[in-house]
Amino acid sequence: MPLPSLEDLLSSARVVSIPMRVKFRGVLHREALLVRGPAGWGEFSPFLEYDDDESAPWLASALEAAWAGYPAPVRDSVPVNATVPAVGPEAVEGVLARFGPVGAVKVKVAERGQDLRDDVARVAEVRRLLPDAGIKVDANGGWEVTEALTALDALAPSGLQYVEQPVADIPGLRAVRLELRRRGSEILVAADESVRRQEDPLLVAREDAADVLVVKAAPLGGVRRALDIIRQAGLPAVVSSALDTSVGIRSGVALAAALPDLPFACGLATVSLMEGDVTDASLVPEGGRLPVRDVDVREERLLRFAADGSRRSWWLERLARTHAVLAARDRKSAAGDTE
Ligand SMILES: O=C(O)CCC(=O)C1=CC=C[C@@H](O)[C@@H]1C(=O)O
Ligand SMILES: [Mg+2]
Repeated sequence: MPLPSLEDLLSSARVVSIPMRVKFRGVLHREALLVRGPAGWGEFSPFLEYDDDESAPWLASALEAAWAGYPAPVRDSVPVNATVPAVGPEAVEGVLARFGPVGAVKVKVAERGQDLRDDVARVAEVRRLLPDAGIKVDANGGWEVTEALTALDALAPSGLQYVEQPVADIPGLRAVRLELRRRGSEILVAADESVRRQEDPLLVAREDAADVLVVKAAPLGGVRRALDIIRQAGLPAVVSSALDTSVGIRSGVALAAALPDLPFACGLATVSLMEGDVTDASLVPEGGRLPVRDVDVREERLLRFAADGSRRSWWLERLARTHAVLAARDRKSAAGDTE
C-alpha cells in the first residue's frame, strides 16, 4: 500500500481525549488521533511514552484500516474477556457488571504499590462471582522469576488459564514456563510486551518462552502483518486491545475474526472501561462476544471529546514525525529493491 501524503492525513485528522471510568495503565484519559481514508476511519494512538520509531507500526495500522480495509473474516463474532484493573475486591463486582455476561476475565496483578495479598483477594473475588469463567492474570512484567512462581502458587487455587507477561524479559518468561511445567502446573505462559515491544516479535516463540502470544494489531503494524507474525510463530494467539476507541478495537476484531484458530477469549472489550466513545454504537460485548462490523464515527462525538488545543498540536506533531519515519522506511526499502 503506498503511503498517503502527510497533507492527506492532516486534512481529516481529529484528536480526542476520552475519560476512563477507572484508572488503567495509570491513565484517566485516553487520547487518540483518528484519520479518515477511502476505506473508513483508522486510529493512531501509541501510548504517550512510545517514541516515534515505536509509534511507526501504530500509524501503519491506522493507515491499513483507513486506506486498505481488512482481510476477509472467518467468523462473524469474537469471544471477549472482561478486564479487571488493579482495583480492591470490593470494586470487582461493579467493574464486571460493565461487561455484561462473559465467559472469561483478565485480572491485572503485580501493580506497583500493592502486594500479593491484594492480587489473591482480587482474583478470588472474580472466581467467587464467576465460578465457571476462564480466568487469566496479567502482571505486565511486574514480577521477578521467583516472585512470579510464588504468586502463581498463591493464585492457582482460583484456577488460572494463563499468566500474561509474568516477568519483563524473554529469558525470565522461559524460566517461569519451564518451572511451571516441571511442577506439573496447568497455568500457561502468555507473552505480551515481549511480542509488542520487541524488535523481533518472533524471538519469544523461537526461545520457547511462551505457550500463547498476546497480539495487538496496532503495535504490530496492522492486521495483515499481525496475521503473518502469528502464522510464523506457530503459537495460539489472543488478540487484545491497546485501550483504543471503537475505531481501534475494530482492527483488533478484524484480526481476531481472520485468525484460523481462536482458542481463548480476546481482550477487546475495553471500551466498557471508558466513559465515552466516538460512535453511538460502541464495540462492547453482547453476550460475551463482539460482532464483526464497521464503526460509524459521529461528528458530534468527535466534537464532544475533542482534545484541547495544546494536546491536538502535540498529536499532530507526533503524526508528522511518525509519518516521516514511515516515509524514510519506504525510501530505504525502495532503494534496496533497485540495488
Ligand atoms: O487484554 C485485555 O483484557 C485488555 C487490554 C489490556 O489489558 C491492555 C491494553 C492496553 C495496554 C496494556 O497495558 C494492557 C495489557 O497489558 O494487555
Ligand atoms: Mg498485557
